[in-house]
Amino acid sequence: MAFWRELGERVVGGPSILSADFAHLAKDVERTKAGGAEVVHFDVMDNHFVPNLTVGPAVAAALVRATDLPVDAHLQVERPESLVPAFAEAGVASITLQPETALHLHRTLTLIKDSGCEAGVALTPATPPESLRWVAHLLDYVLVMSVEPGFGGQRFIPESVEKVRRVRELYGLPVQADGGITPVTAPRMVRAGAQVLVAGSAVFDGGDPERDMRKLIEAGRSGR
Ligand SMILES: O=C(CO)[C@H](O)[C@H](O)COP(=O)(O)O
Ligand SMILES: [Co+2]
Repeated sequence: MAFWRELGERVVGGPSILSADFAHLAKDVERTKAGGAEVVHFDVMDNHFVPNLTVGPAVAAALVRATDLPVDAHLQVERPESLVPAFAEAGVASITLQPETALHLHRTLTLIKDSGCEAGVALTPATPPESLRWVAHLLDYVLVMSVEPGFGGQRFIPESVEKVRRVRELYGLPVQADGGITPVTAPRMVRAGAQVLVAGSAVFDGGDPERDMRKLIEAGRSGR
């Protein structure tokens, strides 16, 4: 599986499961796929690193079986290294770490790659892109968080646009934008260099995930 390496220059969208109906997760994901989604963003939260609790490897494995879209696990948990083998076993395509949680970031990124997954790091709003200097060669992509981690439906932090530009300048890696991404903010992030647009509330809260996924992707592509 090489979703990130095969992305090329394309701009794509993906649903964040955070705002989906957890009792009908596969169905909700399929509705976004009908709207053009190409990757599923799987938010994992532990009530320690962030004050929220979601789902783990067993649900990821069930979702991987239910969809042919690649699944990206965004680990917002303490001690992520202990969960990497279980998510790899679940069949996720990529694992995104919060560097604040990985005490030995180099080792944990290496573990992800050795497990056969692609690896990324998520920068929270205060984490500088420069902090990735000595692990950038291990990364397949960078996620720029445009909200503080923990919840869906938060307001977009506008400084994130400049941050996307900076990550692209420094590393040339594909950038995933996550947090407060809507048809209004998506074109700004794409213009700055983002290619993967993750959205939860903008896709699921309006009652028509297929329509709203399509709208988001079209809006994002208009930023090129
Ligand atoms: O990682 C996240 C929060 O920690 C979510 O992926 C993100 O916030 C998506 O939700 P929304 O599009 O509603 O902001
Ligand atoms: Co996320």
